Amino acid sequence: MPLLEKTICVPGSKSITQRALVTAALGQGTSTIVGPLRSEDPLLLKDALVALGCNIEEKGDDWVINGTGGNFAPAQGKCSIFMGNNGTGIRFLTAVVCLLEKGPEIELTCTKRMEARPIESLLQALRAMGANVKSKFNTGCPPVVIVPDGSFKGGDVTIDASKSSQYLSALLLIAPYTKIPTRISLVGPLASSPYLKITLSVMEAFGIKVEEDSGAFLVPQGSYRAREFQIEGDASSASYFFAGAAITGSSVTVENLPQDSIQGDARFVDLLEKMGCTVMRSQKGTTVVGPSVGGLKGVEVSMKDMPDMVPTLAAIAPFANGTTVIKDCPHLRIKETDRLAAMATELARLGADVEELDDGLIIRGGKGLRPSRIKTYDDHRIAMSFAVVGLKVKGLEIEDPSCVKKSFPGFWELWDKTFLEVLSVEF
Ligand SMILES: O=C(O)C1=C[C@@H](OP(=O)(O)O)[C@@H](O)[C@H](O)C1
Ligand SMILES: C=C(OP(=O)(O)O)C(=O)O
Repeated sequence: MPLLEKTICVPGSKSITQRALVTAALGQGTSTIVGPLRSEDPLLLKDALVALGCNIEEKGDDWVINGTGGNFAPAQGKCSIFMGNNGTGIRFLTAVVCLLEKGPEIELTCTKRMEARPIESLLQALRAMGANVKSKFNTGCPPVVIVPDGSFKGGDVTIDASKSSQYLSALLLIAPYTKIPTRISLVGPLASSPYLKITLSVMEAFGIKVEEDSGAFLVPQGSYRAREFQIEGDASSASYFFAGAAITGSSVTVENLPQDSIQGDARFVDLLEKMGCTVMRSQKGTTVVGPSVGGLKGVEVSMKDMPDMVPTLAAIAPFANGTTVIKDCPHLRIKETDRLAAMATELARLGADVEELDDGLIIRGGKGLRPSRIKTYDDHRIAMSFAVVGLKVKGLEIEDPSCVKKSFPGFWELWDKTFLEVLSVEF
């Protein structure tokens, strides 16, 4: 018998919401996004699109977007748009702004941390397509300055997306609107490859089907078709609840995470299954049942395709028998914080046996942990991962818990409601 059985819904997917915002804003006609994620990042992107002249209205839980057909009309004069630490958003928006016809300079600004997160590979590709775009301080990172001068045209372009798939997604999303057909080839491997599938799926849902030919992406010219579009629950947000089930021998069902989810992070449950959990998948949701306490096993795994799941996996690894080896994810060092360093430092603070590698972590399970105050480095995923640890390590405190607002403002409320009974159990 599971310790507790809970069924929940998580907020909409951040990745899908941001793609749908872009396709609907570029589209022809009025789209309705049903169940978008209302958190800091998508709201920043939504406000940015409004600043570029796109009309977006909130109707109940939905967003109604009057598509621009690719003809944005920002207010007159030099304009500055703040994108916070929204990596996906600033990369997508940089490409969108390159579509603007002749007009005053547009600057995309951000937090200090985002100023250390690279964007140069995307800028290089956009320049090769004719854009007048640069990193303001020549750091290869934002702020980004774009001077729309009518010379952006598209064409054959190569891009290095080995540090972030968001560069490729950004180019693909705007490519239907370039003056000449755009064909994108990758140089080097693609980081976080399942996010490409989300991009291609959302583009196709809005009427643009990208052809793949010997490794190149051929993007048909055209306009996105307006439609009503339902956002799935966020698989990355769901992971904390599944992880909580995994280490406490509980059962958690996430109703709005269907079996055929387009999100790569929905496959995190496969990993939990390997570690000893029971997983049930259907169109009505996904259930994870943790093994009885002491039954979780360590795994050795490449996390190159699931970077956002590394903090979640690292959070449960100290409670698993044996060693967990997390490999192939150097790109974790350029996220909201250096997540390999952050997880290693904070797990060690609790007394875990953890080793930081250049591209991953080694965590040896079975060591008793002691409570402490955890630093979150203004990173939502560090805060939510240590909420998982806190189910087992009573008295653990999390600094600046409100940083979850980036992707999941209601996290703590849902967390406490879901795991209320477990919060008082001494394991
Ligand atoms: O395209 C997206 O929605 C995302 C892609 C991933 O980034 P990288 O491709 O930079 O690894 C992921 O970490 C991020 O949270 C969201
Ligand atoms: C890395 C993330 O987001 P972004 O790159 O969009 O800032 C994340 O949400 O974990």
